[in-house]
Amino acid sequence: MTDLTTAPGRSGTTTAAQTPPEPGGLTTDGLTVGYRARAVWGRGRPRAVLEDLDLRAGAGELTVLLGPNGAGKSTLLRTLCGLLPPLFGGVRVGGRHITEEPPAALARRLAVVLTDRVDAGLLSARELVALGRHPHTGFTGRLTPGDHEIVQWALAAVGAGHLAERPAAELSDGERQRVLTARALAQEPDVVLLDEPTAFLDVPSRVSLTVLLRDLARDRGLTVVVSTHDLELALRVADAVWLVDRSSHVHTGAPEDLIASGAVAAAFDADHLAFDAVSGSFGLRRPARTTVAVDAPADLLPLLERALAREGLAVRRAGPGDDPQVAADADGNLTLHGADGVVRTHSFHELTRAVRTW
Ligand SMILES: Nc1ncnc2c1ncn2[C@@H]1O[C@H](COP(=O)(O)OP(=O)(O)OP(=O)(O)O)[C@@H](O)[C@H]1O
Repeated sequence: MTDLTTAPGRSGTTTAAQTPPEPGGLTTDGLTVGYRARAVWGRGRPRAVLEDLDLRAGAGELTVLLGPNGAGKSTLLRTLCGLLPPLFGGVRVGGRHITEEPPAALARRLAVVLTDRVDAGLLSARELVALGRHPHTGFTGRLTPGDHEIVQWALAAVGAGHLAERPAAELSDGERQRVLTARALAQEPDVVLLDEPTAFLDVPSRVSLTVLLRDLARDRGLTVVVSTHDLELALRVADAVWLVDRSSHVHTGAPEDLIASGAVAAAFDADHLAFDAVSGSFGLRRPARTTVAVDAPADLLPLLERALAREGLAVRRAGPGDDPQVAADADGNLTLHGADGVVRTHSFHELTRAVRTW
């Protein structure tokens, strides 16, 4: 990923203390999103997916859209970018209704990356990203040296510089996702909407793309709205969250607001999964069969706890004069004092297998 402060185009990176509140952003007024059913013999009623939304994604902030499968995230994003007409209400970018703007003007202010497959034909990755400059090129569509510089920056920003000359049609899912994100950045919009941009990326790339989007928002005053299923990452990195719950209610606030209110747990807790508000992470919900006394160095204790929890055992630290049932030492030796004797191993796999036959 590239240094954002060296990016071409907009200048004036300042610290938060110097930056006045950014005007603009994206807002919705009483927005209802959904689908107009196909009329059969003149009948057919619209199906609202999310109703009466007054949302605001601030300029300079990364807003993350979270919710279970089928909650309406893609429907909302498609409506926000004008691909799907609202059932009621409207969407404004920088205070102006998106329906009032000519498409070319809107394309200079709003970029979108959806999950749909893109037919790149014979274009190289660089040429695909260069399409993002079209709203800015004149009648001829010819790119200036400045446009080429922005294309190069956008490719580098998403870590796709090495893909520039590759045929876009031959890219892997994750590589294509990066290149399409670069195309959106090359558009130099005020608002970027991305539907599950990290879906195909490996874990380090997910983190770097999410952090990049947050930094772009901060450093360039962009309004970035991203839908994702990367819940824990989103809750760590996002400035703001729109969380769609199981009743199609949208909760908004900083991640910590929604953790504290219990909205995150209510939206995602399931039979086998429980959200821990203290760590901000999910864990397996598994009732403990029993509690065992353990003795382990501080760095190994969490791993031991995790492995034993999978076998339905809760742990407590063995006290003085208390014989530990499971012990670990600094050399990684693991010892289980079971009913059938003592098992010594270096492997958590062996340990948990032994526990199963305990
Ligand atoms: N073209 C369509 N016509 C009618 N209903 C649709 C259409 N596309 C999606 N839906 C429905 O709208 C609801 C919301 O779907 P949407 O794709 O917005 O959810 P999502 O939150 O993006 O889900 P996921 O996390 O699984 O991608 C679902 O019930 C879905 O079946």
